[in-house]
Amino acid sequence: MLASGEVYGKDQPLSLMLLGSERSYGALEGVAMVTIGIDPVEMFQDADWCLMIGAKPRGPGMERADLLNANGEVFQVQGRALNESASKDCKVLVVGNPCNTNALIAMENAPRLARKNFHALTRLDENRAKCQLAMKSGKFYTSVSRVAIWGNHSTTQVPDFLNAKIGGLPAMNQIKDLEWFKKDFTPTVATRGGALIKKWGKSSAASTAVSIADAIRALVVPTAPGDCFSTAVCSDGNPYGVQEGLIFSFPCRSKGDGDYEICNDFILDDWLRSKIKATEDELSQEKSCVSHLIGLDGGSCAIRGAPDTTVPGEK
Ligand SMILES: NC(=O)c1ccc[n+]([C@@H]2O[C@H](COP(=O)([O-])OP(=O)(O)OC[C@H]3O[C@@H](n4cnc5c(N)ncnc54)[C@H](O)[C@@H]3O)[C@@H](O)[C@H]2O)c1
Repeated sequence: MLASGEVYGKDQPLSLMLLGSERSYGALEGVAMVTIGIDPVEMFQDADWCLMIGAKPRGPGMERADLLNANGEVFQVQGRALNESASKDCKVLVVGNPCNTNALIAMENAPRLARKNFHALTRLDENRAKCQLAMKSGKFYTSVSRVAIWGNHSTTQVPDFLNAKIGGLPAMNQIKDLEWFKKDFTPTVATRGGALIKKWGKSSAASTAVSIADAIRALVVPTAPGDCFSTAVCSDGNPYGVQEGLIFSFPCRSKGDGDYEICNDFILDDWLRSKIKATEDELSQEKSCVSHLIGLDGGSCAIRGAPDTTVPGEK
């Protein structure tokens, strides 16, 4: 209960020290219920949920393509391990960057698991977008709903203001400032991590942890009617014409049973469509760069030397 965030607050890290006696040491270990290890097959054994947070940070002089490859190799091993030992219905949430492509690699290496159960975290971006809309409109954060993040968890991500609502009404009717939405809101959300690092000096571990809890809760609690949550999932059969076989962030909703569906009632205008196309192209290029890790022949990596779109501070 203390660690759930309900007592000291959701953003308060807690270090629990459990004092016991020699006699109760075994029971203490039981209370901790934590198993540690370095063999993924052993650690994923019969797992129902796997949160993949570990990743290699970018080293000095390392290109984004190198980062993709270095992490891709980790997620190939972990995908194979999931395939070998995790529960067939295991839900996998990848946080480690580049999270969309890492999730894709894990999914392609774990054919025994359902493709739709692989997620990459874009909930932090959704939470940041909601915060911007709340601050600009002067309304409470909790009154902001139906905020979608489309595409990649990188600076090409598309925070959707067209479909967003504040107090149940279209956000664009309450904030009548299209320039702000396009030139301020959109880049602010996409580069929020970097801005935070400049001020705070560290990456946003606490808000990331909150967003991981939000992302899981979104799958185990029914979505409110008309609302959505953002998560990057397999694009197979999506209703928006996004290329299949990518891990792409969509607005989704859930009955609370761990499963979800991609919302099919989001309106796209030309601006949104062109932004969604750009983030789709980027994910398609990332996929090409890791084709050797997902059993595809003939891929080539076109992003060598391309501008860095990793969310700043989350390299
Ligand atoms: N998707 C998002 O919204 C989001 C938000 C914040 C951070 N991130 C990403 O999450 C990751 C973790 O962030 P952080 O700030 O904790 O980074 P960090 O560098 O402090 O921690 C990464 C940890 O991963 C471990 N690790 C490396 N390779 C591993 C492997 N093969 N198996 C298991 N663990 C391994 C490292 O030892 C290290 O402890 C980073 O990749 C970061 O970019 C994503």
